[in-house]
Amino acid sequence: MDPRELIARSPLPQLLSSLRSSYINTSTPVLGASAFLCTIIIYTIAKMFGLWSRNEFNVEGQTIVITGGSDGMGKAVALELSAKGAHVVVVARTVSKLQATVDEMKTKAGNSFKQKFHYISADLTDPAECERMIAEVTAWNSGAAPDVVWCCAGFSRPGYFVDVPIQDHRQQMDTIYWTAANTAHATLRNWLTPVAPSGQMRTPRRHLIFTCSTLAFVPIAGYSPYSPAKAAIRSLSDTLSQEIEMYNGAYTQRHRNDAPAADVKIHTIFPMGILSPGYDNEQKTKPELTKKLEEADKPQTPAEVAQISIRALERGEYLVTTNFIGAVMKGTALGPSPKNSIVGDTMLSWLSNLVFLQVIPDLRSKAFAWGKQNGIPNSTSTPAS
Ligand SMILES: NC(=O)C1=CN([C@@H]2O[C@H](COP(=O)(O)OP(=O)(O)OC[C@H]3O[C@@H](n4cnc5c(N)ncnc54)[C@H](OP(=O)(O)O)[C@@H]3O)[C@@H](O)[C@H]2O)C=CC1
Ligand SMILES: CCCCCCCCCCCCCCCC(=O)[C@@H](N)CO
Repeated sequence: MDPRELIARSPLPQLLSSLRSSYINTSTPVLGASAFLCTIIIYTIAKMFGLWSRNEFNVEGQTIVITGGSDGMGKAVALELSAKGAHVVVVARTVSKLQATVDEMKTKAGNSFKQKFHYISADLTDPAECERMIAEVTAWNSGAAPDVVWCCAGFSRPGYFVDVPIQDHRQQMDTIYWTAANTAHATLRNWLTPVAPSGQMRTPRRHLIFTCSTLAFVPIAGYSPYSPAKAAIRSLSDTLSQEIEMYNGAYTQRHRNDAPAADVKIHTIFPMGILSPGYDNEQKTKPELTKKLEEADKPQTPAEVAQISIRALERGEYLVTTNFIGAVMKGTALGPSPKNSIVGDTMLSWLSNLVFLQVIPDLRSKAFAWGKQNGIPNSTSTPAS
């Protein structure tokens, strides 16, 4: 049978005309409001994919310091940025891994004749070492401060709160929070030093980037040595993102008054699991319950995390997540943090808060059921006297 005849005989034409007459209100205000809503939705989606935006993180020819740049995510970031034409300095403690990274960067460089690479061995838990690092980079960079400082140093030592010796808890605060805070302190003291109008030059915007974890947003049993230190980084980042505005405001008046040499932007990356040497190491002490609670996470490769993070920085994002579950975890804890997009982030937080009404009780009941079935781990039982 002719398909046109089939359609004509079916109830479809009647249904459509009744819909048109009774259900679809085509009055001008309704049409106007629908068009407005559609525009907002399309605009938000397009923005999420980076349409129409200029590159807010153009690193070609810039000097970039990456702490923890000799392994895992930090190394992947170093390789990615050297491929984009940046001069890169990697900082960590072990010299052999740093040397290997510099060699690899040279082979990945976008323009190996122009680009320079360097490493500095330093334990960044020591604030004096952070000061030395910034001074050494500045001297190596012909007296100019670095344009970007990206804090990636850190590792996780999971375990139940009472099982982990108290000095290990403190050490996690040192390696996670203090390596980042010391680096930020040394960097910002350098960047924010006032320059007289006569000494002002055209200096591009500078970026200070922290690397956090989605565990700063959502609790998972077994991460008590680590999550509080990451949450502290998030709090530092939010506070600095506001405080820096004072300096950025002063910078706009640099032709009249002493002011910092450049405008500064703060960003923080919140990865999920990363398949790094640090990850292999943390798996050794990670409680089985923790592995079960985080099983929804499908760890990403360091290169994936680096590429996704850099693309988000290019779009100018402030708090950056690297996959869908990470975004939902951020959404539930976004609170007063500055948003990347008012519409997108607000809708995300509404959705996430509904999802987490179910997720948090579920995580707790899994922990309860675990204890009911397996008892407490041996190491926490009271020693026999
Ligand atoms: N792996 C994961 O699943 C996740 C990791 N993260 C975070 O991402 C970042 C990168 O993690 P990952 O890729 O696993 O890194 P790795 O553990 O593989 O590498 C850590 C890097 O930090 C350096 N480092 C460690 N301690 C110090 C120190 N005191 N001073 C200077 N450098 C130090 C290491 O070099 P050296 O030892 O030679 O000093 C190495 O270069 C970390 O901040 C981590 O907390 C966030 C979410 C998930
Ligand atoms: C649809 C939404 C559902 C949400 C379910 C929540 C699941 C929680 C997953 C927790 C994953 C934690 C990854 C952090 C890794 C990290 O930082 C450590 N490896 C330390 O290095």
